[in-house]
Amino acid sequence: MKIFSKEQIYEGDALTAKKQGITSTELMERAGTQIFNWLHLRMQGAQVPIHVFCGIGNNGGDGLVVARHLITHGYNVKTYIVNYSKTRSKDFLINYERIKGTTKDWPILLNDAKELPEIDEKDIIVDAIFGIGLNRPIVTWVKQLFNHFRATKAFVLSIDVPSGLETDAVPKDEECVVNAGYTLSFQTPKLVFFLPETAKYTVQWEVLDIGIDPEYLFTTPTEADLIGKNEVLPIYKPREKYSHKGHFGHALVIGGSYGKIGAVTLASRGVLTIGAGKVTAYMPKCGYIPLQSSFPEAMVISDVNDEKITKIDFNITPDAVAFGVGAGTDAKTISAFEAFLKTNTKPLVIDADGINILAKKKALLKSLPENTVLTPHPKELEGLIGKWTDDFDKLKKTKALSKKYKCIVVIKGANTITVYGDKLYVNATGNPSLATAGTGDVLTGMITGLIAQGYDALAATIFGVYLHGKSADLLVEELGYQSFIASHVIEGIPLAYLDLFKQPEPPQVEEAGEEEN
Ligand SMILES: NC(=O)C1=CN([C@@H]2O[C@H](COP(=O)(O)OP(=O)(O)OC[C@H]3O[C@@H](n4cnc5c(N)ncnc54)[C@H](O)[C@@H]3O)[C@@H](O)[C@H]2O)[C@H](O)CC1
Ligand SMILES: [K+]
Repeated sequence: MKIFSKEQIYEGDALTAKKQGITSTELMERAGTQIFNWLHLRMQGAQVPIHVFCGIGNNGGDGLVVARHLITHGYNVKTYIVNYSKTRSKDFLINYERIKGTTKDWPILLNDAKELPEIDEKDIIVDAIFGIGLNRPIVTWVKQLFNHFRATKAFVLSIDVPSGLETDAVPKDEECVVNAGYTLSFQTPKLVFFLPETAKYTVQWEVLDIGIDPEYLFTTPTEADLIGKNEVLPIYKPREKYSHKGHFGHALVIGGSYGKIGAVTLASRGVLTIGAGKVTAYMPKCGYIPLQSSFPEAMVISDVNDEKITKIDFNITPDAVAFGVGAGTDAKTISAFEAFLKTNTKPLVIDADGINILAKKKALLKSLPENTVLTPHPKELEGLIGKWTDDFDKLKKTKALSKKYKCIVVIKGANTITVYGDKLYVNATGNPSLATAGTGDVLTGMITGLIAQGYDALAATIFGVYLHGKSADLLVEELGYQSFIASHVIEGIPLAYLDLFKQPEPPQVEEAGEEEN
């Protein structure tokens, strides 16, 4: 699913009205009616008090449409105008007149914090104060109103975005943003729903289709894409009946040091379970017996040194190479990696200490083959790009790194984002169970295993990150968040693959003429 910017959303709105021959007021009616339908389906006429807070722009206009439909359907509604500016939008004004013509209970005008309305914990707040048009700091009394919402503990349903949240910036003051329980967002999720510093403003979100011109949606390229099943299905390469292990490539995993052999084992298991034909682990001698006995499917080449990698020397021809898991940053390991980079021509995936080494010796970045995949967690990323001021600055700096060295950077986190040049691929799978030791090593193996099988590096990264998260999503239902460990990600890979082709369950339809006895 594409993630459109606010400029693109405005452009799409205008184009839709023109192409479909409708007014912006009609588009607003469509948008507001969708929100009403969503609420009506869930509330079924329940008389829980609903407080609809409307701004004076088009987000407020949407709120007025919702309030009007709620009133005409007999709900227990109170409508407020949060009168933060004199400049009211045309469609706001049209809907203001419409609601006044519908009920004697006219909207209550709020002008400052003295008039904070009474709201019970069991009531519902509909937040239609600011949408994507927010472009400057909000006034103090509106902030006090937002604090009042929090204090009531009532459920907040935000329209389009939690009010106070800009679509392209991190809020300077947390109290100036509404905390939504649920956000119903028009046509596209917003990038801020996925960034660590801004995702917290809504517990859940959902996209409502308001019929924006399909051609515009299809043909307009976006800076960011949300990667779900529909996006990865075209990437998947089906297997030929007469294929053999030689068709699926040979991956080499270089890493490990005394006490950190498990990282290489996990990565190697990731390589084979994702479908590569063969895997060889290159590691210090101390890893030889543990790896051979715990994972017989892997082959091992040992370094001359017992405890760390000191010389990367092998006589195989891998199709993809992973470097770094558990490797440490000893001076000899750094020299070995440096020497390896001078002659290596194979696709590379670099993780963990491999990234720490690149951070120490930035000149090495120039020796990486084109489309090398880097999979840093936030601290490792900081080593590469320096400190960032906020999540948007982090994305900007990561894009610059990706462009300068023509590499693919996977920013690991709750919503892992793959950065390639100016493009962002936001992964939709995964959950907090993945916040446990070793899951990153498995991911490295999965991406490397996909490249070895013939997926190009970007496709392998996007697909690998998706399957990694999906595996956890499927298994966490049985295992729970706390007991999930990195090996479980590997166990869930088959389920994640099978899930790609699961048909959605057909709706249960009662046979005509069948009667209960
Ligand atoms: N396709 C769609 O997504 C549709 C969206 N709709 C809704 O329209 C809003 C955007 O409306 P807009 O009028 O542009 O902006 P807002 O209502 O978000 O902003 C209000 C208004 O106030 C001014 N302003 C901005 N910041 C401040 C501030 N801090 N203090 C005071 N005033 C401020 C600004 O100039 C705006 O004019 C979108 O989110 C949807 O909810 C359409 O209804 C249908 C199609
Ligand atoms: K809002």
